Amino acid sequence: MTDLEGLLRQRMAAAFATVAGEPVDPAVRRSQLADFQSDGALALSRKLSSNPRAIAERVVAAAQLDDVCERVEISGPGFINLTVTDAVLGQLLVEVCADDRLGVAASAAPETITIDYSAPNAAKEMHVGHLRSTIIGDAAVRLLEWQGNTVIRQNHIGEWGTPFGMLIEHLLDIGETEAAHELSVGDLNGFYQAARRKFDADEAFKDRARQRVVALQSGDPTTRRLWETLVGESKKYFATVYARLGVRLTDDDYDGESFYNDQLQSVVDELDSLGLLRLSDGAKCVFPPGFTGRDGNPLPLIVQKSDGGFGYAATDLATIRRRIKVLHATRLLYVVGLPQRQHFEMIYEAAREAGWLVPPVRAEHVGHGSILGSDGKMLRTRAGVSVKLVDLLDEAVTRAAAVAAEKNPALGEDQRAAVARAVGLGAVKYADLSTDRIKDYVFDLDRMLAFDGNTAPYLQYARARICSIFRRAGITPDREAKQIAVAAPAERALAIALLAFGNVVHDVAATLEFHRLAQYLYSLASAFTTFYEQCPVLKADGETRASRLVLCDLTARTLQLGLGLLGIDSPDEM
Ligand SMILES: NC(=[NH2+])NCCC[C@H](N)C(=O)O
Repeated sequence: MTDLEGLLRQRMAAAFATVAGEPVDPAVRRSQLADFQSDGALALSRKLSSNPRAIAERVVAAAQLDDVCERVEISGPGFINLTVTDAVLGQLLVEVCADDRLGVAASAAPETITIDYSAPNAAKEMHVGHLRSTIIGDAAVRLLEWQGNTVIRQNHIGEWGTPFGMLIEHLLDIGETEAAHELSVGDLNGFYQAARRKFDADEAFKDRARQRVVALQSGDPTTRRLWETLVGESKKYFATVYARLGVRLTDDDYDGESFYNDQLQSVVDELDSLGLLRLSDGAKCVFPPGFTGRDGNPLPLIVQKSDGGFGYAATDLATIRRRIKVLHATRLLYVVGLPQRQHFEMIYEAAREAGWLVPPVRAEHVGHGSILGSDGKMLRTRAGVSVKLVDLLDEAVTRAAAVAAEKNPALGEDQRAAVARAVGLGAVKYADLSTDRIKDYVFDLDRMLAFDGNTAPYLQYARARICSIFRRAGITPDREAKQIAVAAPAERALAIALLAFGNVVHDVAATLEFHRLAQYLYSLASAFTTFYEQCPVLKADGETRASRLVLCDLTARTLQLGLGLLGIDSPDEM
């Protein structure tokens, strides 16, 4: 085990258990006073109503820490301060250094995980909400796969339902070739709005649109073909956005609403046979317990409308059933904006009642906040026109190119383009992932692209600088070091930061709070800066020099791996 905090927690937990006669959380955390602190005695003293210092003393006496700690002290009301030995830091670093996974164990119980993310709507512009879902979902895919899970990507695009009646009629009006052109170049909103305007203004068009929906749902071949054109062109456009973003979504990952169409009646039948359906205003509804509207009445999930049509809720009941029963997922993630929280909680509750969602299977709404413009409003429009995602990404890359040219004029053209892409996209992704997921944030390219502060460029640059230490000195990093010596305070602090990586990764895999990983990488880079200021590397001698080079290399590798898990590239030179 190379997880230092985990090791200490284990030892302290054993000691606490001896004293308490039952498992106790030793509450081990990083501390300013020593390397780590264990605060478990405080909670335990409240439980046993005895003196926390006395408990701490008994715990320390019971703890087996000789091989790990150089000093164990009790302070304040009963904190146990732990200072680890330099030797243990060195040994753990030797293990981490030789390991491509940097000492982070793969999951002990890998599972099948479905991740529902991105999910834009066909023939409609992808908005920034879809950008967030795409970025967060992509990071989740990378992290959970790296942990050894089987991850199934599910791009649940909206390409079914009543709007497609009007969209198909509009397509026929303007001609298929023109429509295909508008859609594939990404003028999705223009197309949608034109259809909408006609639908709202023209009764005859409205009628045609309604009949078209019926024809689509009854499988009329011509209508189906026209629908496929619409959806196909939209997918081509989405593919360009995904490629631009460098996310893993492919054409095989579509799991759109239409796919579930044939399963909806059977969902209704199953819920009905379980006695879960009730009629409300002619609609077949499930009333999951625990949800009431403002008027105090139970809230319905409308499974089948009075006209026989199915809606969003029916489809999501089908997604959850299939993902559990057919795909055998034990963890289901839905990365969707917070406004849909209640929808998902109701779906999960209904799935529990139906007996589909039973432990160990769990479903999580990985909710996220919005991206705001500089005016603090939802980033939607700029001078009246909608903000296109690709335009934002292009602007980020263009600006990054200018910065790259200024910072390192010696870079060749191709290399500069690659750096601009990594930095520009990295900046956008990192700004998103380093924000607490449930919070909104302001889309501010200046801040995202800054080379100081908690930004992607700062971390990428920190790593590139380390690469340049090796490159300029003509040294290949030694990954088989037998001995690593750490002694100076800045060395120890960096070592402890490096050894915390695994802990952070496990935590983030459980919570999908990527800002914790971002915060970790930022603090690692800061620990490195202090180390590099205080501890000469190339000018040091013998074992000290070799050890410090390993610390440099490990920092670079941890930054690269950590950023990689967030879907961000780190150029060796920039
Ligand atoms: N299974 C799901 N409901 N996934 C999310 C779908 C998001 C939907 N297409 C939207 O844009 O709001």
